[in-house]
Amino acid sequence: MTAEIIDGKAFALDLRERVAALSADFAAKAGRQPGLAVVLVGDDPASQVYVRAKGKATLAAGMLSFEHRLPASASEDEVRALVEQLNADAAVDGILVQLPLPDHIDEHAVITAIDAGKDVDGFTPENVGRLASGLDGFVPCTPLGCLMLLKDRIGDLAGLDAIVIGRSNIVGKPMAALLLGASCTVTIAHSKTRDLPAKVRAADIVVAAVGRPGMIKGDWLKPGATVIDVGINRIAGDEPGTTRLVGDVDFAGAMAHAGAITPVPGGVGPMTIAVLLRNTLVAAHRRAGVALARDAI
Ligand SMILES: NC(=O)C1=CN([C@@H]2O[C@H](COP(=O)(O)OP(=O)(O)OC[C@H]3O[C@@H](n4cnc5c(N)ncnc54)[C@H](OP(=O)(O)O)[C@@H]3O)[C@@H](O)[C@H]2O)C=CC1
Ligand SMILES: Nc1nc(=O)c2c([nH]1)NC[C@@H]1CN(c3ccc(C(=O)N[C@@H](CCC(=O)O)C(=O)O)cc3)C=[N+]21
Repeated sequence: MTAEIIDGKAFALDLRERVAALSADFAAKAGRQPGLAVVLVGDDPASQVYVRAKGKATLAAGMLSFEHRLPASASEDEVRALVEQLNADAAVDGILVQLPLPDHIDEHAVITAIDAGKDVDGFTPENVGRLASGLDGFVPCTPLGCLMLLKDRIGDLAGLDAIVIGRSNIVGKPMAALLLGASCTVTIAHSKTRDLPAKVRAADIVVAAVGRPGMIKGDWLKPGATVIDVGINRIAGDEPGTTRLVGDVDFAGAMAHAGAITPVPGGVGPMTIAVLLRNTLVAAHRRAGVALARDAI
């Protein structure tokens, strides 16, 4: 069997086009464009690449992009003061504080300062609680993007066995909550999990969010399983001095066993950015009191 490749990049481009059209409608009704503010503390190269890509995508969707860069030496109080300034800024609908933050800053303290109505990452306690309770709120971009790809491929997920490998607040936990909300039977695996291959073998849906290149092997998979590879790992390339991105799943091995798999790059990563714009569009409508049909996007 050869797995089908799930084209996250194409899906994300389509989503971005739909967001751009609705963003133009919003601007016509509200008399202003949706606005997204991104806060980057320090000079982590990967974060800089992501923030630049996000800024370009924001403008292309007809939204305003506000970028705030603070030095790695910035204090927690300075970052919180900036967040509070953005909370109070009427032109800002969405706030994203790029993670990770430098070690001397308490991430929880900064995230908690974000206005839940502008929390387009879905990281504040209010939005985490809303997701856990099945209430409307902002859902983290990467897991929501994964769910969109799964529903597009499979349709109704009810009753399927799903395993999420990784239990971070950003990916693993919200992913598990979304799959449970879609009536999957969900296993959450982590570094203390015993006999991971056996647990993966029982799953119709495998979401890998670990951060270990190629850790999940093809022969662990149930034949025909749908595999969503969230991992973004930069490893040495074939030519000296080059690097390349790989996921957490051994892609070549998985191609022989899975029914479908997302590639890295070109899978989940582009979806994360597209969903961020989608969440910002939703935030703008809510804040401005402009109606947006529930299934519009
Ligand atoms: N495509 C995208 O848009 C995004 C991609 N990513 C990528 O996804 C990956 C995960 O990110 P993130 O969730 O932030 O990572 P974290 O480092 O926060 O979490 C990693 C998780 O993997 C678990 N883990 C570690 N080793 C093993 C193991 N041997 N077996 C099973 N589980 C293990 C850890 O378990 P424990 O809790 O026990 O330590 C932890 O729960 C990274 O590669 C990251 O770059 C992240 C965000 C967005
Ligand atoms: N507050 C916050 N929110 C986040 O959503 C967030 C974050 N912090 N910190 C870092 C992680 C990581 N992340 C990615 C987004 C897009 C790609 C992406 O577009 N990847 C491309 C490849 C890009 C490349 O070539 O380097 C792809 O997979 O095709 C990857 C990773 C968002 N994150």
